[in-house]
Amino acid sequence: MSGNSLYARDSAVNSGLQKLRFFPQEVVRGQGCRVYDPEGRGYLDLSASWGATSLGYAHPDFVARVHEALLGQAGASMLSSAVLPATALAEKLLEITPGGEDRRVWLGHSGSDANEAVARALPVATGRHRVLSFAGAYHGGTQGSMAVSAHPVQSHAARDCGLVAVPYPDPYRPFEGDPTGAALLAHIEALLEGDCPGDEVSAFFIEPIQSDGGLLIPPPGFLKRLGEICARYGILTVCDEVKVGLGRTGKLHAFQFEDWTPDITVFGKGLGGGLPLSAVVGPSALLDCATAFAMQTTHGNPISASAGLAVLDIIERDGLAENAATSGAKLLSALREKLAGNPAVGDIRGRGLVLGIELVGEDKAPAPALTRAAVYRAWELGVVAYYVGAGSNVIELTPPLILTGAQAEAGAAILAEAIADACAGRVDEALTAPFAGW
Ligand SMILES: Cc1ncc(COP(=O)(O)O)c(/C=N/[C@@H]2CCCCNC2=O)c1O
Repeated sequence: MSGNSLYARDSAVNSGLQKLRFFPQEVVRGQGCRVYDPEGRGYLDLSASWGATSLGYAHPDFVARVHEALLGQAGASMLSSAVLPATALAEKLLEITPGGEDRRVWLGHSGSDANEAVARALPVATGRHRVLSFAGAYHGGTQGSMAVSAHPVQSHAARDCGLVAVPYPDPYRPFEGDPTGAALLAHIEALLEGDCPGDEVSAFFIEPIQSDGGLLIPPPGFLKRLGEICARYGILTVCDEVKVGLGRTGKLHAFQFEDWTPDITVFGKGLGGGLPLSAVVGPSALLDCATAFAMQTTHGNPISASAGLAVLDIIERDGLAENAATSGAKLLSALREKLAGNPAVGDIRGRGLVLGIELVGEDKAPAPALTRAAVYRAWELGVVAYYVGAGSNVIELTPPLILTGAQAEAGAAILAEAIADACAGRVDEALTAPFAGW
């Protein structure tokens, strides 16, 4: 990087508090599924900015709808006025989100502030002080959302005093050797009858696929049975669809694979199409439990709300959930074919366009150095992908929902080449060392 390169300038002025870097990526514009560096080189973005750009970049219809909202800017906040796009978005979210009667919608800027709003309201609305979550869970980067998370990167954060974290069901590394999840459910039930009395628990925060914790997909029926256990104790279920929701898995909601309907559903990332937007859909008893208790000045602003309406309309109009299913299946099968027989590839898993490639050493030991080298090499070859996981060894793929089958094939080929180069030691560690990743 030259001294006045964009990356050098970023290093000189942008705070490290908000950096999670894997290679010296520079972006000056995006189009479709590609981002472009200052030299005009295009990269196939298989992350979509950690899942935020669900429609890809500069989608023409999205641009037009946001531009129209800007031209007639209907204020900048729903705090002290009813704002048409914010109300219309809330009505649309209630229409498309399964759930009980008498519900409301809270609108925010991020998955973090949405989960924080829920966490803040729960003790007020329920009188219960305990919260359940899964080990490895990432529900946000604000104080209140970190308090109900349990991701290793946040080990220094203050946890909610009533938080109990239990293992997430992972068929590749099954709890007590039981890939069905039955042993884990029994463990949770024992907890609710013992050290964590169920009648003191307000809610269970649940990712329907645990992404930052390692792209873990629960065994069939697990979430349905967990929901039944929670219902027996009056424990509300909070389904965090921020990263894997809104069509990404091939269904509109990831929880729809589970024949399960959560009490509360949290949206973010892709809802805004790259603009800051989140939402909570849940009971009025929770979301109306206090006045002015979870608000920020530009919550419900008409630009973000119009962006959300455009995203939902385009996902529906263009069948992007179905596209995620077909392109995701192609990506999954191409990866499995190209990586077959590589002992460093412990598991390749996914649902629609949310996939993970777990890299391991002997006896499934996580291989973080290999993973770091593989994503760096993929970037050199023209693919953007990052890694996740408690062992920093799972390459996460969450491309734009518009990804074509041809792009899926091309992306799989580059990822396979990158992993092969990393396995062969052809990636200079001096290049990857400056990138802490997580
Ligand atoms: C399931 C789930 N719930 C909430 C969040 C927080 O969303 P925001 O980062 O938009 O506040 C996230 C955010 N995930 C992180 C964001 C930081 C960088 C690492 N990768 C993520 O996707 C999430 O995955």
